[in-house]
Amino acid sequence: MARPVVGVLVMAYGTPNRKEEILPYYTHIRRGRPPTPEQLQELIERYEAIGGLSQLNQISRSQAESVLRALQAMAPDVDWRLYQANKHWEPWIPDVVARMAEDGIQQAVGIVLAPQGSKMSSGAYFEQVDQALARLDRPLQVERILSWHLEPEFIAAQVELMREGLARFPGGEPEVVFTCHSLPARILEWGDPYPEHLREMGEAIARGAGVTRFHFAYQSAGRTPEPWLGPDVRDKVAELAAAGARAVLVAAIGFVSDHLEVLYDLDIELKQAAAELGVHLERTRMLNDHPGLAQALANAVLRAARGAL
Ligand SMILES: CC1=C(CCC(=O)O)c2cc3nc(cc4[nH]c(cc5[nH]c(cc1n2)c(C)c5CCC(=O)O)c(CCC(=O)O)c4C)C(CCC(=O)O)=C3C
Ligand SMILES: [Fe+2]
Repeated sequence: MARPVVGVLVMAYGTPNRKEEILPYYTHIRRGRPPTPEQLQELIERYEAIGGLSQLNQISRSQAESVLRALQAMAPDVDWRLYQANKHWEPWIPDVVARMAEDGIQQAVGIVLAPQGSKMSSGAYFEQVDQALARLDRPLQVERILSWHLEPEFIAAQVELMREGLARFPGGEPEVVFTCHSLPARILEWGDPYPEHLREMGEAIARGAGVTRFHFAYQSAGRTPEPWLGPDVRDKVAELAAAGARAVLVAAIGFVSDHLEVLYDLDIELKQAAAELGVHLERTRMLNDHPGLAQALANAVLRAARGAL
């Protein structure tokens, strides 16, 4: 008998591949409203400060391929077919979902390369999936993994990176600050799980690594007038400095890759602000190609697929 075919849709944020693509990318993030020339220039300068562009698309692609290999190793009884797509740049999620249907995929599992869930983070990826599914004239069933923030292999990998980060403070335990991307504060009115997921991830990692002093903050809030989730990580570091802290270790656990929001917002902007406050600030490494990340994602996909087959 032929093995069952299961599509694996691995979705990432996306980033421009060339400088000329920064404007349409930014416009897409802003839901079709072009940025002002000043806003565009500011974003171009942030990309320039990290070497011109971000490697996020390459990293996401490679992470997705590792998930496929882990699935093939664990469950060779299934014919896994990998599809990688992005929310804000090509390959676009709706195009890739249409291609899955053209390829005859009928069962698929979708997962996002960000651990925590929110109507405005993972939910927004699946909204793009749903819009594409509604236009199809063929049956395609997509199982949704809206969050995977407590997958044991993921937590274990983060614990390892936390221990490595702590080792950079031989003089004593630093204050640890766990961050994820800020979202508009109105998500709280919906009882959105996002803040709870950040806390649960951080607590599990702190427990695993034996961290006793840890805090939570949000980073990279959008440049819009509405209120965003706080405290902002810059304010949190200033608060810790005012209370006498001289060593801070930031862990951007809401992300899994080296990209602009980490390499610029934390490594350049936050480090400089910390230095001005007399604080030695380090950041734990991102997972990128850590095998524990691929294994965690593959475990979540396999469970969802087994439930659906
Ligand atoms: C929840 C969330 C995640 C985490 C979950 C996930 O990973 O999905 C995330 C990740 C990322 N966000 C990224 C980039 C950007 N996000 C922006 C702006 C915004 N993000 C938002 C949300 C999120 N974003 C929101 C609500 C806005 C404001 C929109 C508006 O203004 O209406 C802007 C515009 C300028 C600015 O505001 O900074 C940029 C350039 C990159 C890629 C960087 C690279 O190229 O390496 C990554 C991984
Ligand atoms: Fe973003």
